Amino acid sequence: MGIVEKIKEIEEEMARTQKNKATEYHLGTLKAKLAKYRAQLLEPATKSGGAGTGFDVQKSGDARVALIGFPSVGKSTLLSKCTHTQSEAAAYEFTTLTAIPGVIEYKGARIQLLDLPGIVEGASQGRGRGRQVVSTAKTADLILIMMDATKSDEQRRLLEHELDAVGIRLNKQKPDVVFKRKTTGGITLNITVRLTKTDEKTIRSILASYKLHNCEVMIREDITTDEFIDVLIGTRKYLPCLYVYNKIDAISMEQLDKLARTDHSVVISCEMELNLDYLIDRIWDELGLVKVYTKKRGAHPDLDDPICLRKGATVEVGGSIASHRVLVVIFLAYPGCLQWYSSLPGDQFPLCTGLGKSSKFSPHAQKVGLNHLVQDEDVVSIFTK
Ligand SMILES: Nc1nc2c(ncn2[C@@H]2O[C@H](COP(=O)(O)OP(=O)(O)OP(=O)(O)O)[C@@H](O)[C@H]2O)c(=O)[nH]1
Ligand SMILES: [K+]
Ligand SMILES: [Mg+2]
Repeated sequence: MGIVEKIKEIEEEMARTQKNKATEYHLGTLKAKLAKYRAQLLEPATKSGGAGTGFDVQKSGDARVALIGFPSVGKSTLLSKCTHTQSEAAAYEFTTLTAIPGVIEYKGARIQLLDLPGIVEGASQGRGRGRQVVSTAKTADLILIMMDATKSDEQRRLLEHELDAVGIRLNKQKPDVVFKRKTTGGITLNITVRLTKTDEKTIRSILASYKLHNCEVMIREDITTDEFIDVLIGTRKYLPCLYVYNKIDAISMEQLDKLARTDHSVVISCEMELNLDYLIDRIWDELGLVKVYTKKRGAHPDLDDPICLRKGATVEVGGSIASHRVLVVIFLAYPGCLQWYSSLPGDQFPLCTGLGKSSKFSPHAQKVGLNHLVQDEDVVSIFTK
């Protein structure tokens, strides 16, 4: 029996099994088996064996956003409207046959938008293009699940399922579980919270089914069985996702209102160019990009050429400065201040207004270390002592 058939058999058995306390353990072992087969399907032993490799498009810019959807929902139309790249759009399915990158330029950031072929149900299981599309999604920093607002909302669940099958977890945090493989010493299982969605017996049986007889596990969150398997498999991608409903020009206000109110959703019309600016704004937010300005001593900040970083970034310096022994990084930032001064020697002049959010207390330059988290609109100066 091939892997695809085995997967099908397990899925059928899971569908037949009623979900309750008594079957929790059995379902847990089935899930573990299923995940193992899926992993085999994704990463075959031979490289040429239809592996789940994505399209070979160079990553560029500050972040990558991938467009995932069924055929003819308007993915290519969106790319052509938001970037300078034209991607062929037409009223027939599978117009786009490969990955087409474009660039969204926004607030000084360059965001790569990747138009992809439409996928069909079962794309993650099949060979060829469908798998290639969902595998490419794994390389993105944000996924746009694009849908036709005139069609049933069932599309959303089906698309989520396809991404889930290749190990992409949407809008979820990595489970708070520490897992360490060891060579001896047996299993050390430490559960610091009350588990309501799985139990210790299930956890232990899953470890056994993965032949993990020596390891250290610390569970610090009320996880599900699936989430525990994700931790063991280790190759899951936790990505933010926006659900984009296109073609709102063709639905009623009532329907529009309902779609707009669902979580993580944005409603647009590519054809009528409705809400596209808002979509780009939301993309920016979801990516958590921050823009910082640089400033040389004795000069005003360079506001024309910001540097884009991901939220949570610290300042990294390279080249000749990095080799200096002592470094002081100074963030000139003050929220909501109309005009502020830098107290640095050589900087005795008013600086720009309203810039910076990092510094809460001082209207002046703040000296911080390299590990300081930069925030949007900070001004950064780097000094060597
Ligand atoms: N009514 C309406 N039609 C749209 C809108 N956006 C795109 N379309 C139409 O939808 C059809 C499909 O558009 P494409 O951009 O080719 O869709 P796609 O998702 O790239 O399709 P594939 O590449 O085949 O997967 C075209 O006929 C577009 O003109 C919209 O906002 N409203
Ligand atoms: K099309
Ligand atoms: Mg297309």
